[in-house]
Amino acid sequence: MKFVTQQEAIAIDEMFFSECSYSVDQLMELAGQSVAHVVFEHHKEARKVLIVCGPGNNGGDGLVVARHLHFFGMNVEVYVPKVGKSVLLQKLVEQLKMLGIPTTTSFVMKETLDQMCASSDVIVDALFGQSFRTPANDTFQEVIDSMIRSNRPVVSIDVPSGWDVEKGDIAGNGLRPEILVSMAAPKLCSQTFSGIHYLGGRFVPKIVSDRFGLTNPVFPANSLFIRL
Ligand SMILES: NC(=O)C1=CN([C@@H]2O[C@H](COP(=O)(O)OP(=O)(O)OC[C@H]3O[C@@H](n4cnc5c(N)ncnc54)[C@H](O)[C@@H]3O)[C@@H](O)[C@H]2O)[C@H](O)CC1
Ligand SMILES: [K+]
Repeated sequence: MKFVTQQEAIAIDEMFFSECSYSVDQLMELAGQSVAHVVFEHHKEARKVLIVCGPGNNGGDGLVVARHLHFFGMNVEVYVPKVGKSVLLQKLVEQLKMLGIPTTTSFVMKETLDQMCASSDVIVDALFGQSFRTPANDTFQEVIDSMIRSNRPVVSIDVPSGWDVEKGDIAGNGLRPEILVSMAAPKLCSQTFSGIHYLGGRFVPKIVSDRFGLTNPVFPANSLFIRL
């Protein structure tokens, strides 16, 4: 199985949007939808799912997850402490508000976040993905710390937030997700992940696999995710 470096992951993204003529919102929708399917598969009985979203496209994937889980009939709450500047991310937030999904869009006191985590049966970690550079700044580290303290099962999108994209949890006291859903290709850090590992994002064309030497498994039938 080929695990990609941070630089390769970013170059793959660039190829998607240039040579492959994909748009960001298109891939984000497919990425988020695949994660929603994983969450539903494992946690359909959850009384509430908290989705914690960051300021970049990893956060955007999380906003999409929230919408799909809502339409699957699940009870969701969304925390986006800092909404990214792009119109795409802002519209995704507006959609959640339009659907009546409780969505908090500024930093809250850590006690408040602890309470949000405690009242949820599962947390989707969409804080940081492949562009993250360690260490997280203090305000975002507090968000990661709340997820850790909660002891709730965590489903991380693409990279467990706070982990080095290549070296993993360098400090050794970071997030320990129950499930990791890698997008398009697993990043190097996921070699050190011992939980349930899926690949999502069923949209990688052969020209991309060939260029980067990807050895992703073939998705079964019409499934949006595959266990690695
Ligand atoms: N490859 C695919 O198939 C797809 C991937 N998608 C998802 O997009 C993310 C990558 O998104 P990107 O916007 O490039 O970056 P991130 O979301 O990881 O983070 C950028 C965001 O974070 C801030 N930041 C970075 N480091 C720090 C730090 N140490 N402390 C605080 N803040 C930090 C930075 O300033 C930015 O604001 C990928 O992982 C997938 O989940 C797409 O959905 C399309 C398909
Ligand atoms: K993440």
